[in-house]
Amino acid sequence: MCECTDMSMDLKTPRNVYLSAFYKRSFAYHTVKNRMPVILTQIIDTLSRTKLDVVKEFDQNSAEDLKKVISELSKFKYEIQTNKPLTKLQSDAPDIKIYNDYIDKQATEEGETTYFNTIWLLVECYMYRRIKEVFSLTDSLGSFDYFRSLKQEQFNKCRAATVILSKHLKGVTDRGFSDEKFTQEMVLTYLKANLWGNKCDLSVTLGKVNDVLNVLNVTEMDRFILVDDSQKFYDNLSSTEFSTAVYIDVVLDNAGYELITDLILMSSLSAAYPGFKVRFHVKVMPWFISDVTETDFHWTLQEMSQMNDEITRAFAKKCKEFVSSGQWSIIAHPFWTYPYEYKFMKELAPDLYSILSDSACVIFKGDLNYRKLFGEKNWDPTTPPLEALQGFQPSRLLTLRTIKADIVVGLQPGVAERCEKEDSKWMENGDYGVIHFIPKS
Ligand SMILES: O=P(O)(O)OC[C@@]1(O)O[C@H](CO)[C@@H](O)[C@@H]1O
Ligand SMILES: [Mn+2]
Repeated sequence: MCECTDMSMDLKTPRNVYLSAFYKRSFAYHTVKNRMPVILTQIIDTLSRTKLDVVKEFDQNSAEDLKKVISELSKFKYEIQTNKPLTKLQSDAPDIKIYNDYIDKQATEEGETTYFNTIWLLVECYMYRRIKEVFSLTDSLGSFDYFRSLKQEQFNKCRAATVILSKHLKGVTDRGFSDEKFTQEMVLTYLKANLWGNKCDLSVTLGKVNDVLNVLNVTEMDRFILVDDSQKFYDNLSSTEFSTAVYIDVVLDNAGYELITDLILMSSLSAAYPGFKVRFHVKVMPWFISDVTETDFHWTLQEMSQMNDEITRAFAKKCKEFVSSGQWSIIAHPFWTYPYEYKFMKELAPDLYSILSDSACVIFKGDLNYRKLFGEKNWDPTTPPLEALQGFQPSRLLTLRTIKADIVVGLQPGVAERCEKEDSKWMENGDYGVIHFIPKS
């Protein structure tokens, strides 16, 4: 048995405390013990398999650098598996101090900040930040996106779904948005297609596109949406107060199928409500395997603009025009890859907080955003979302998230118990979803 299992307690996470691998009967424990080492092994294997391609793309020194990277990543995997303290990051990047201070702060409270006793969010974010650092500290591989091939494969698997969605959107925009009932039906359909797109992140599914080809039959999935505020969002969207604001912000999650559904949703909103400008928030570094970087965003549009299907090409062209005209913009703020919950944004990234405060609504995509929004705690599932936000309220907020971690809020009494009976893995497998709309208070 590995040392780490001895450190953890055979317990479920108690209510209202931070999720942590300290509790053996938690998804956090399973992630740190099993999933994180597998992710590191996968990177090492891919690098070993594709070394010649990497050397071709970068310079000759990269062969040596690759060896160093592989050895550093193996060492790192061993540190996790043997529950060593998190080592300080070393580069001079601006976010390093944020990480190192956090490690120190937890050490003061916990004795040592180790993988199996500290906060799960810190451990998991640290892993992705440390991987990035290993590459950054080489001479030749600093800009290498080691998840690029996985993200691109994922896109390739959903080309057929992209064509279906593009054709559907064309039908909708050709008809126009003068009929209120039709507009509402389409916005809600795309919103839900977008919600289910979140099932396809690479860190949990490792790339299975599942049943998403059934992309637009969203109503048959409605019973799996445990909180559905989509109608409230729509009602606000068409209210005057809402529509006098200029921006809608989307904090993107995964590349591949989910990003396609983001583009469809935001294109439909941009066509129906041309007064809005859309700001897409992306990650500054490869993150949780499939998260969108600015390069992924442009790569996706470029691929779509070269597909066989003419309607998909026209859709890509339209998206590119939105970007070049400034109706859409892309923001890559380093805060999104900090290990902190969003209640700390005002203090740690006041510039970003002020951008979001200027928005009609901020749409948070996916599971990790949900964890950060609601403070990564094992809340009682009936806790009101406003309470779990702990003061983070720059604007109206909308969350579109399939449940893939053991945190959920805002459920009616009895719902969590029903789900538990239906499926003991209901908080891990992404089969259930939540759509919370939180108006300004
Ligand atoms: O944010 P996403 O892409 O929806 O999901 C990220 C995720 O796969 O990573 C974590 C586990 O490693 C969980 O929070 C979640 O399941
Ligand atoms: Mn993700």
